[in-house]
Amino acid sequence: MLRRGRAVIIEDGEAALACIAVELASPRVFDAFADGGEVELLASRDRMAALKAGLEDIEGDAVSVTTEGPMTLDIARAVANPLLDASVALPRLRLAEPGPATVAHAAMRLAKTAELLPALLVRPATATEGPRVSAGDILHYSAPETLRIIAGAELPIHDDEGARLMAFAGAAGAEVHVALILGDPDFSQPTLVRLHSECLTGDVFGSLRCDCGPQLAAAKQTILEAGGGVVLYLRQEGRKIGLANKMRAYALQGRGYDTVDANFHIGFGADDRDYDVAARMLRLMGIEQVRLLTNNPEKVAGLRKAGIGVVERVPLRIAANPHNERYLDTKRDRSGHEL
Ligand SMILES: Nc1nc2c(ncn2[C@@H]2O[C@H](COP(=O)(O)OP(=O)(O)OP(=O)(O)O)[C@@H](O)[C@H]2O)c(=O)[nH]1
Ligand SMILES: [Zn+2]
Repeated sequence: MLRRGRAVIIEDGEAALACIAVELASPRVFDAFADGGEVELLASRDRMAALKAGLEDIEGDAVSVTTEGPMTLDIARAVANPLLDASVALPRLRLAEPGPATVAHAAMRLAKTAELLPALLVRPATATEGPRVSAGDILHYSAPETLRIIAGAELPIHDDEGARLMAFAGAAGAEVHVALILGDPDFSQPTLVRLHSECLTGDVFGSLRCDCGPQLAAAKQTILEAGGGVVLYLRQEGRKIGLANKMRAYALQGRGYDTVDANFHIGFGADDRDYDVAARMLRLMGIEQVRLLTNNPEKVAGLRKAGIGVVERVPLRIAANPHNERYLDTKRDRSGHEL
């Protein structure tokens, strides 16, 4: 609903909040939603911190934003979208802990999961409005447990004519993740595994802004040279902020921000991925122990936390190019990658 630009009602006991996504609201939708009354803006904590809005007394991820006068769509858009904020004069914003905190935090989670700009227009719901979704269901929605093997098939590829691909899907509407099985691995032994997060720009178009394309190619080669293993292709585009937000991050990087600060400006954390889905996929395949091809200590920690034995971290080094030098420096200096 949120992604279709329609209102969603989030409820928790007595509290019920109607929400629409700022980035998808047209003036007509905004007017119909406000219906002559006041609306508030719910923004993410990281976004308001990037706007240096003074967050001292506020806890949690969602921040309620009001203005002296009524909230307008233009103000909401300028607060929500870092590509606009320099071009629009913002009025003085007042920030507060959101009223019904649980529904507000659930709303923020929903916007992020939907890979929208994390900014919502909200107002109390009327008694008859729907559809309704419970805050608890949003906050406890956990994709990994619902994940199942959908199908497996042979997928001859350039590197390995005997390769196989397995598809995994969970809750309705959620992404389909895949596992590429290369060579002839023995899953009862520690298996050489690469967790690759989706990167349309790097994987498909050969972008030089990152190292994803060459990393995927090197991972396949390394796995085949070792006799076999698995590449999990995780649908976590842009470290889970989604393709649209990654493109916004690239536009901000053109204005001088690094990868991490660009994410904060859009309203997300530095890296919103977790590896519970990956652990679940491995377990469904019968893999309990891995040798993990990565430079990212968070991947090792994430799999271990989810109960997979990581017996070894195998580095995956790629030569830099002039376009991705800063990206790789940021990985090393701000994200703790062992490059
Ligand atoms: N938000 C954001 N995501 C990016 C940017 N550049 C690349 N990405 C994403 O970063 C992810 C890179 O994933 P991986 O290569 O699997 O992981 P990694 O954290 O680099 O760790 P390694 O295992 O050492 O490669 C992909 O989802 C890319 O789409 C960027 O500038 N901003
Ligand atoms: Zn990439």
